[in-house]
Amino acid sequence: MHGDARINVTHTEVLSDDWNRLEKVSFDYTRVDGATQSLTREVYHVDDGATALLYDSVRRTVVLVRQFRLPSHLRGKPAYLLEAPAGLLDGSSAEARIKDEIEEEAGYRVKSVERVFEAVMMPGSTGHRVHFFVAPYSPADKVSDGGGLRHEGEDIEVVEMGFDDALAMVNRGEIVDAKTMLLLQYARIHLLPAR
Ligand SMILES: Nc1nc2c(ncn2[C@@H]2O[C@H](COP(=O)(O)OP(=O)(O)O[C@H]3O[C@H](CO)[C@@H](O)[C@H](O)[C@@H]3O)[C@@H](O)[C@H]2O)c(=O)[nH]1
Ligand SMILES: [Mg+2]
Repeated sequence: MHGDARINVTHTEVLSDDWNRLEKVSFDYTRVDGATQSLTREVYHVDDGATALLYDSVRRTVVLVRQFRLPSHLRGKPAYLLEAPAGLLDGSSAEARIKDEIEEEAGYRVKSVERVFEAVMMPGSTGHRVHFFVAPYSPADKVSDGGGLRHEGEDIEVVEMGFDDALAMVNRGEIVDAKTMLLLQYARIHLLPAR
């Protein structure tokens, strides 16, 4: 927090400044017992983002998107991840951005989105915050194939599936993206309870 008397930033080194900025920050930290420690931490400055779960409470379906994720590939993990549509804000409001992402990635033009919560995803490494939404949809809202922006390298498969099937994929470890897991569990509690 800026203005926190226990924190005194002494030096900031920019390690990389390309797509995002990676900094090495040195700071003096006053512990709860009053002692001071000099620490350094790397911080990755990533634009905030927005994500939404498209759900149809009549047919009990959701719409997810599957896309290649290089970091998972480099870890030798499954890399074609099934996720809720999401995007970086890039100067827009979260509401406007997520409506556009839903259309670009999933091909649905939804009438409304409901904000449900905000979360930091890797608090030790980045302050990147994700704004979470849920959005009712029906087949009539489909306006295109979706698929993302080819000129930005996006190659997105739209996957409509039963809500219970999506939760079963979470339980089997086949859906591992945290934002998607949070949204599916939110939906189980608040939107589509077990019957
Ligand atoms: N040139 C270049 N382009 C990049 C780079 N990293 C990402 N991009 C481009 O930036 C766009 C990112 O796509 P979005 O739909 O805006 O975001 P996302 O990757 O789906 O999701 C992001 O936000 C989510 C919610 O905050 C996050 O959950 C997710 O991890 C990611 O940061 C894509 O067109 C991608 O090609 C890079 O290093 N270089
Ligand atoms: Mg995206």
